[in-house]
Amino acid sequence: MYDLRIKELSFSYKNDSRLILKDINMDVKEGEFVCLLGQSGCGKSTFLRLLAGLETSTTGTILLGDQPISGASLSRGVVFQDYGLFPWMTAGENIMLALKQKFPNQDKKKLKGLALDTLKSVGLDKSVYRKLPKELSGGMKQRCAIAQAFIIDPPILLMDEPFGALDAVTRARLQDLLLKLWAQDNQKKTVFFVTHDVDEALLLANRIIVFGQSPSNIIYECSILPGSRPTREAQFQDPQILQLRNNLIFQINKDVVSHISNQYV
Ligand SMILES: Nc1ncnc2c1ncn2[C@@H]1O[C@H](COP(=O)(O)OP(=O)(O)OP(=O)(O)O)[C@@H](O)[C@H]1O
Repeated sequence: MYDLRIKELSFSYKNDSRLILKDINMDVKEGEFVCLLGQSGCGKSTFLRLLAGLETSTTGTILLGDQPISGASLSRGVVFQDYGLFPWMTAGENIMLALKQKFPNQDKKKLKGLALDTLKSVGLDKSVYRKLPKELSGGMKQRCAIAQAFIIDPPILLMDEPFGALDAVTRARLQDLLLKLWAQDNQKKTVFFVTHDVDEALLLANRIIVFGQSPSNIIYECSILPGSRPTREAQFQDPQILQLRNNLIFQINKDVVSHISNQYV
């Protein structure tokens, strides 16, 4: 089971006594698509790093099933805004690296076939296999990073503003691709997706969580039932979604205002 239980999680970086996250409690069921919103610097990436096992909680626990998370694991794939591809390796070599980790005893030819199939599944031509990341556009690099994450097939996918640097059209395409890949899986992955964009969160999430700041805690949370998820076309016409959008913007704005006024007292 890949249910996640986060209990009384607090965190400070070792070189800094400031508390970044304070008393976070969250239960996430296997297969949920959770979007995390919050002001810059409130600790969203830090939270993902804790889920990835790249940092250890100062107090509190993160349980995956009934096991505490300790260290990185193939059960948790990570996609960052900067694509996470090694620049000195071709796109294909980057994907092969992930594949070799997942299938250490598998024949290289078979793995290459799998890598090419995966490139195709994210809409990339096989010629991309031999290209270096610097020869690819931002959208192509992000497709490779998504391919890399999905090929390992982790039950939990952690995505930190993966589409933040892309233009609107490429971003929309990749949002659709991500939803398609997520939905095609019988055993849906649990996704944690950090974004600054309320509309992106509304389009992708089953559940949206807003982090406040200094130290960060959950200040607002809402669910979007599977049948109520907006389509891209109807997103700005559905009264329920517009109401939710308003609430989210209101909560984020309230947090900004309280933070600004605290700075000047
Ligand atoms: N390695 C580190 N050591 C010390 N402090 C850090 C470290 N990494 C991040 N921080 C601090 O932790 C706080 C939260 O940073 P984090 O990157 O998690 O926020 P964020 O919400 O993801 O921000 P953004 O939306 O701008 O990416 C910030 O004050 C940041 O300066």
